[in-house]
This record gives sequence, C-alpha cells and structure tokens, in this order.
Amino acid sequence: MKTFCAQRQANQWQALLEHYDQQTRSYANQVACQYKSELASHFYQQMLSDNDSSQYLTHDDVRTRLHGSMQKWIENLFSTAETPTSVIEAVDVQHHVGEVHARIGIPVHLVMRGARALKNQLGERLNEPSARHYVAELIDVAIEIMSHAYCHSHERNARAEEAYRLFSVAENVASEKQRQRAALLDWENQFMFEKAMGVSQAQLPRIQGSEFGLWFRHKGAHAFEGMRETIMIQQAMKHIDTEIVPVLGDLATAAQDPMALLRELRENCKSIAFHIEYLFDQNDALEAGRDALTRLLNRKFLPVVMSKQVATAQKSKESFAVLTVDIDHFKPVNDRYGHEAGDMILQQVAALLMNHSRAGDYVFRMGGEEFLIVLVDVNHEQAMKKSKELCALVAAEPFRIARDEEVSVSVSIGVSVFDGHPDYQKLLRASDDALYQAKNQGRNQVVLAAS
Ligand SMILES: Nc1nc2c(ncn2[C@@H]2O[C@H](COP(=O)(O)OP(=O)(O)OP(=O)(O)O)[C@@H](O)[C@H]2O)c(=O)[nH]1
Repeated sequence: MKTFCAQRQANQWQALLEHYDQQTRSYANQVACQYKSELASHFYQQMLSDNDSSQYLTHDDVRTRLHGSMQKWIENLFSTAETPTSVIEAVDVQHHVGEVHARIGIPVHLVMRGARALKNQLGERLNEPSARHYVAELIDVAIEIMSHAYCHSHERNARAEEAYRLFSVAENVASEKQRQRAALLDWENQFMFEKAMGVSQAQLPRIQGSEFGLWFRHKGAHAFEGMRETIMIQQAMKHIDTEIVPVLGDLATAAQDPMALLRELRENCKSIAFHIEYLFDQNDALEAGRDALTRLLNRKFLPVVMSKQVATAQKSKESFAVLTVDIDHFKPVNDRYGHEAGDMILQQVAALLMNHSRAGDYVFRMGGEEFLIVLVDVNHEQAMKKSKELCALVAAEPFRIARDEEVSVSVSIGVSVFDGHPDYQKLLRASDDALYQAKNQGRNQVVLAAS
C-alpha cells in the first residue's frame, strides 16, 4: 500500500519535472542554491514568529541543527534529476521528513506557513515566470508528500496512544474467554441432545452458525488475524459442518461408524477449545502490551513511552537515558541447553532487569534476546553507573535451567542520554550503535553513545 502510494507520488513528481524544460529547472536550481542560506533563515523566521512554535522549536535548535538541514533540503529538492531512482529517493526524503515532524509533533499548518514563505522568497529572486511556477509547484508536491506521511504517522500514533490508554485502564479479556469457552460447550451439548432426539440432518445445528461460530467468524478471526491457531479453528469448524454433521445426520447413507464420528466431533471441539485458550492467553499479553514470555512491556508501546518521555524531559529540563541490552552469545546457549532452557534464562534476565529498575523506569522486551530500558531522571553518570551495575549483576547471577543446573550469561549494553533533540528515533539509534560497539569490543560491557 505504502509502495503503491510512493510510486504514485513519484509519477506525479516525474510528470512535473517533465512539464518544465531543462533550462528552467537549471535556472531555478542555481538560484535556490545561491540563496539557500537566506531562504532557510526566512523559513524559520516565519515558523518562529508563530506563538505556538516555541513548543516545538527554539532559536537554538534552528541555529545548531535545523538551518543546515533546511539548506540541504532545498539543495536536494531542486537538484532532483528526472531519473526514476532520483525521483523515488526524493519522495522517500519527503516521507521521512513528514514522519519526523509527526514524531516531534510539529503541526502541518506551521510547515505550510514556512513553505509559503519559501515560495514567495524564492519567487522574488526569479526573473522568469515559468521558473516561478516550477518552484511553486515543486515545493507544493514536496509538502503534499510530507503531509501525507505526517497524517499517516499521526494516525498510527493516535491509535497506539489509544491502545496505551486502554492498557492503562487494564481492559479485561478474561471474561470474553470464559464466555466463548461456555458458548462452544453449549453448542456441543445442544448438538448431542438434538442428535439423540433424532432431529433431521438439515435441522441439526451447525457450529459455524452457533453463537461461538458467529463470534469467531466475525470477531475472533479478526482479533487473532495472522495466528496459525486461527486458521486451525476455521478448518476444524468447516470440517465439522461439512464432513461430520451431514454424515452423522444422515444415518441411512452413512457408511461410517456413528460412534467414531461422534468421537471425531468431540476431538475437533476439544482442539478448538485448546486453540482458543492459547489465542486468548497470547492476546491477553499482547492486548495488555506485555510480552507473553517475560511479562515485560512489548515494543508496541515504545513510541508512546518515548514521545511522552521527550515531552516531559523538554518541559522539566530533566534528562533520561535509553539502555539497549542484549544477551551475549545466546545462540550457543540455546543450541547447547535447548530452547526451553533459553526461555527460562530470558525470563530470569527480564526479572533481574525489572527488579533492579525503579518504579518510574520502563523495561521492554524488544524481541529475541534484546531488551530496552528507559531510565527516567538520570544524567550521563547515573545512567552509566546503573548500566554497569546491571551488566555486573547479570554476569554474577547463576541462571537456573533445571532443578540443579545453572548457567551463566552476560549482556552488552548500549547507552544513550537525551540531549534535547526532539526526535526519539535518534536516541534509539544511538543506543543501538553503542550496543554494536560493545559487542565488537568483546561483549559483557557498557558503551556510552557519543553525543
Ligand atoms: N529460547 C529462546 N531463544 C530465542 C528467543 N528469541 C530469540 N532466540 C534466540 O536467540 C539467539 C540469538 O542469536 P544471535 O542473534 O546470533 O546472537 P547471539 O548468539 O546472542 O550473539 P551476540 O548477540 O552477537 O552476542 C538465536 O539463537 C535465537 O533463536 C526466544 O524467545 N526464546
């Protein structure tokens, strides 16, 4: 869907380039590059003149980072060549900028205001009307793509926020599980009763039309979409309705033993109940935002937590840190002791990280043997002290994998500390890079990202 959309946007961009001759485009490019510094200054002057902008922008941000990025953006925009690769790359850049704006929370109208100023300023410096039209159209296309990516990302964030809100008020899926288990049993009992009463084949209740069947087909299958068990339940219901019930109901033509068919029916119902139980248990954890194995937060809520943390840190002027923690050489541990033992170690490492964090910190399982900790209200020294403490604690802990078997593992940790940059992705990338360095330097150690 995204690729299709990007391709459509690239086609529009390409058509725009082809609409203007090479001379016009080169002229506009040359003027844009010549005045890029003044244009960038004017763009941010316009944005900073809005009272609301102080929430997202400071003069310092503009001076240290944004002015340079804006000049680069102008340069790249006007130098986009007519080749498909170049246009696709230009579209990707606008998408990326839109996503960053959404993460930081810069409203679209502010960006539009800056773009309007840019068009006017550049237009005034161009003598040819066709070049002025070209500049205006090109900026419009870029802003349109940016806004599209912005809205997409914004909606996604809003959905995650909503899910987080539900998570916070602890929605109860346990009662739905009980209800559906009972509904399945009801159908089975009703079927057995009506079969015993000699109800005709056509009148015998079908599972897909039962309360359970309807719920699963319309809601359950949707909620548990993509899970193997969902397909298994759908297949089992179909098998019951098309292979078992018609034959059981029509004894005159039944070549099979009715008792064997009833046993098969019971087995199918049992397996549906088993799969439903599993799906709900998984979903319990997922819906609640917790990883099923370790009970830590899963990565689903990382964007929400990071955005909140950045906003709080900006307001309170307090810092926070991100620790990316990865177990060293976990593959050989799995290979030697088995996957189950590996799972037990993951659970114990998770518990150790959790037990040594403060109530305000967040501990996530990012997947596999990687964890992420958000330490709130810490500076560089405190973050490093805590990370080293965690690293030493894991290395010293004997992890139990059987009644009297224990294994030692170590972790590598990459640390990054909030430096005022509003895009939390930068912080995540920095701690990931630092982790990579810790692994390369021999593992079982902590590396602080360069700021
Ligand atoms: N038991 C268990 N193993 C997992 C789980 N998720 C991922 N793994 C295993 O974790 C191992 C990760 O291996 P690699 O990515 O090669 O890394 P490593 O062996 O830890 O080596 P380094 O990270 O470079 O120190 C793989 O063997 C995965 O199968 C899980 O949920 N349970």
